[in-house]
Amino acid sequence: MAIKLHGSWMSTATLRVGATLYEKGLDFELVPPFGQVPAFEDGDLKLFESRAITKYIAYKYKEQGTELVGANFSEMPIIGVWMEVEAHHFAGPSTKLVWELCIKPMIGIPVDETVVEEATGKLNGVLDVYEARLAKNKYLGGDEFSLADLHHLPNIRYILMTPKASLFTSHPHVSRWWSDISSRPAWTKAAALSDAAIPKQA
Ligand SMILES: N[C@@H](CCC(=O)N[C@@H](CS)C(=O)NCC(=O)O)C(=O)O
Repeated sequence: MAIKLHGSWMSTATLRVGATLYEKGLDFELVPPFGQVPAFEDGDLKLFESRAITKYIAYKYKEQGTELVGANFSEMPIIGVWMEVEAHHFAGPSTKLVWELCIKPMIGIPVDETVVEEATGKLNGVLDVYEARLAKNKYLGGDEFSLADLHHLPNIRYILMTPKASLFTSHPHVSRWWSDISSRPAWTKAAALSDAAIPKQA
């Protein structure tokens, strides 16, 4: 097996890469490491940064599995815009909420309510923009599912387990989009592995 994903199913960044590999129907080995994850090996190529890895998979295996970066050249720029929106506007506040409300309680560190409220306000503003976009488009990149949607899956999954789930449920078009993208078989498979990796509260 040539592809190795160094990571943990609990990690949002590892989940982003795992869901992409499943969309492409690729075989891979998950290698549990220490330090920042994910890291990725495909033969001699070694990569880190989950979004760079998903883009590599989408282009290298373009002819296989789900098309993730646009079948036509004309679709690629809009998908690219929404991948950037995720990375530069959505990821910041949503990752803060995952850390404060999911990871800190799991490892026994007190939650910083100031950070939670600031991140909640910022994420709500971002989701207002998504709501308008998704009122007119089935997916962020247009008519088809793409990496622009997939990159959101891990953080939304964790936030929906917290009292801040209402950020998403209060936006009807965002909720419709989440129901659609989270019911894809590749994501269902990756999320089930993540569920199994999360320590259960006594
Ligand atoms: N921007 C990086 C973020 C990676 C990241 O934050 N990984 C976390 C888990 S989701 C981690 O490995 N933390 C442990 C550490 O930094 O040692 C990516 O998308 O790959």
